[in-house]
Amino acid sequence: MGSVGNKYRVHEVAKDFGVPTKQITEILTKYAETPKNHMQVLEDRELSLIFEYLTQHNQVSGIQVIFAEGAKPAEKKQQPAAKPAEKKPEGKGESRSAKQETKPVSRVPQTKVVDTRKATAVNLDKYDEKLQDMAEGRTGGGRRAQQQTQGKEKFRNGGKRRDNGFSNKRKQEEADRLRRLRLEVIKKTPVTVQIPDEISVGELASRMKKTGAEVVKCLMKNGVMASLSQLIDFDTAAIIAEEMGCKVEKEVVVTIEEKLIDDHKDNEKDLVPRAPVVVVMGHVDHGKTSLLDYIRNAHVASGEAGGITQHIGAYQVQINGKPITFLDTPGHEAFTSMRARGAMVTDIAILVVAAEDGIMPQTVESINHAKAAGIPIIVAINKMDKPEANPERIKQQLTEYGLVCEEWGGDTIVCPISAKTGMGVDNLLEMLTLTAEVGELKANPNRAAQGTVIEARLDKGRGPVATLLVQNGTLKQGDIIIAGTSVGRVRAMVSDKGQKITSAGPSVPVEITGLSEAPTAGATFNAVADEKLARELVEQRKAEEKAKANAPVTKVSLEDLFSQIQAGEMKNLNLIVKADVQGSVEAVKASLEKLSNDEVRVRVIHGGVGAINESDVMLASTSQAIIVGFNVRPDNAARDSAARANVDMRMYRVIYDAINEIEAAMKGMLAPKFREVLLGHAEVRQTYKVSGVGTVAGCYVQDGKLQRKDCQVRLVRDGIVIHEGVLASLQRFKDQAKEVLAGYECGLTIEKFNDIKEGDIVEAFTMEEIPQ
Ligand SMILES: Nc1nc2c(ncn2[C@@H]2O[C@H](COP(=O)(O)OP(=O)(O)OP(=O)(O)O)[C@@H](O)[C@H]2O)c(=O)[nH]1
Repeated sequence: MGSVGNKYRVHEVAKDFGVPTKQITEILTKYAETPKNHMQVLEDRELSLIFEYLTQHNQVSGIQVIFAEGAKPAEKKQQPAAKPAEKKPEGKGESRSAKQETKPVSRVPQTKVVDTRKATAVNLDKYDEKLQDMAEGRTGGGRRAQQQTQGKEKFRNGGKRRDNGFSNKRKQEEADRLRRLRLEVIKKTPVTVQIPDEISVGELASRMKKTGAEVVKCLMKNGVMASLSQLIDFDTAAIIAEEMGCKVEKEVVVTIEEKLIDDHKDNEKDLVPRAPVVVVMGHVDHGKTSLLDYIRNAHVASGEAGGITQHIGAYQVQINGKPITFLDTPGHEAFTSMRARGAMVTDIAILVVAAEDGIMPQTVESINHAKAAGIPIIVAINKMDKPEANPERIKQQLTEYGLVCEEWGGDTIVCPISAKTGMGVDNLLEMLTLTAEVGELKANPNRAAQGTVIEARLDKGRGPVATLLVQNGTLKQGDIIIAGTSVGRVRAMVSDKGQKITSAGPSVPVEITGLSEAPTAGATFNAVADEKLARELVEQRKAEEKAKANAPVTKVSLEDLFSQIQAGEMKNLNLIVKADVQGSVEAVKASLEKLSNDEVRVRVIHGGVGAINESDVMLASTSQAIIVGFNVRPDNAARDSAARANVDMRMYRVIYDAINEIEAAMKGMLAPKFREVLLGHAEVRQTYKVSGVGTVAGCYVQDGKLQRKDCQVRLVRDGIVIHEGVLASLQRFKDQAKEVLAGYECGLTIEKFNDIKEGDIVEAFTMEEIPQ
């Protein structure tokens, strides 16, 4: 017993008795020699004193009353202060059961077990534990349990003696009964389970505090056969959990990204108009750069303080007091590569078409890229100063691509201009502001900045330098930003006019320093509050990137087209058609689009003449499209990037084959028995006419190999397939060769084909059977 007194403090005594600490200290001050504060340890003598006092002041008429009625009367008298707290645990069942028992073990201590520290939130677990302690009569388990025993002792010593009616056996029985009651109560209280989007059966069982077998059985009853390790979705898990008497809560996992990046939707009232972001696209040499330069020079006041025009990748001009932001990288490559990264930066596209040249392949590409991005197109017919300019012809051509000018009843704005003389450029700019107004472009300048990396490089002196386009919020000097896998504090900010600035609002491009590394163009950036968390996120992103680089990307392919349609994942089948002549493009486009049915709409999002290039692959990749080629081949860059981006490219020689195959794929009946396996490429460097043999081509094997047996070849000239057939002979010097590897020269002839020219590419391949 003595050991108990060693650590029993004033406030604990007060709590256990459910009386204010003050009352205890008052008792002590009155009767003990030394007054105590609430943290001081009590000695046995002082404890007895308190017990004595409290017992005397809270007397009941006889011990029988307590036994007959339970602890209530004593409890009530003793501590009116603890009343509200008492109520809670009573409602929880445990105390109810204790009450029902009305055993002396719980007589005085019953008030003790109530945690009165916080009347509003009672720690029930603790309460349970205490009950257990009391019931089991544990003495070594806890200070309070010990104290309770001591309390009992004191009670007896206090004069109300009775026989020690509790034999050890009875105590044991009592404890057992209490434990059973407790288990009963626990069983009846519904367990609340948190279920994420997906959960394994085993994990669900443990969260529900059930055995795996019970859960598997319940699943089976519901027609789901799943093993313990198998994952089931939220809905299934929720049904099972409810059926098993649990309350279900959806577990929401908060990622670092969600914690760090504030991406709440802006309130309409916080939004203010922002400048449109404009991209200039068009065919090579049609005047994109000239136009961008003209606008910049005419509208950026050269005399601005400290201003030296800087090429930072974007610039802003004021037209009649309204700002317009131009992306300074002409062409759709940059635009599409940004879009490929998911960055939606531009609001309007200017399509530059040279008046004397008309619509060219890249013009068409540009139109389709802008259409795929869903942004309005304003056509600038350039080089109007040239005598041979023929704008009417261009307007006519534009209609073929769905761009009908306003004067012909359409809604496409067409502005004749000259980037050389400046004629019509102001009108074009006005049209831009008008289009922007229609678009009601808005942003909220009063929040953390968010936007896109336009350009980035490593500067010898300044370290990583990046041009950022703020799209929402305001970027300030000193902000911590995270841009893709780069993080840092904005050290210096320079505007497009070369001026040092300290903040940049929506649609404003700025060049900044302070990042840890040069981010990739097209990456999004965010200003954040927590640098440590930002660094953590960067590490996570880097790891994800690594994992992604190793994992194959699943893109649309003819093979799994049907399953995607079935799963309802595909509503549009996007195709890009490339062919050797314009006539084929049109014919294929029309026939393929006719394949549309109720479930899937077949859309040719781009069609053009010539080899499949990287831009086609990029467009396919961003628009989830399949590339269909007729008598054309992909160039090397396209082939590489298609492999990287997992873009499905299908080459055909006959239109009929293409239509049949795509139709079959849509119906899930595509059963390709053979697959083409590329062997290698050889360039024709010389040709000889040999009588009786035909044209012998002296070739250099560029990659892979050429082989004699089972080798089919395709002769490609400027990306167009001229012939497809088989090798008739393959030689190294005078000897027949079985195969010729990359880096070696060889001579070859193609069966029944002689029209081989220098510069042609021989593409060798075999057909491999696909195991069913
Ligand atoms: N006469 C005349 N020449 C122009 C006009 N605009 C551009 N040019 C000329 O056309 C040529 C090509 O212009 P760029 O601005 O370089 O064309 P681009 O579309 O940017 O070309 P890339 O950057 O190669 O794609 C240059 O020699 C310009 O001087 C114009 O309005 N009138």
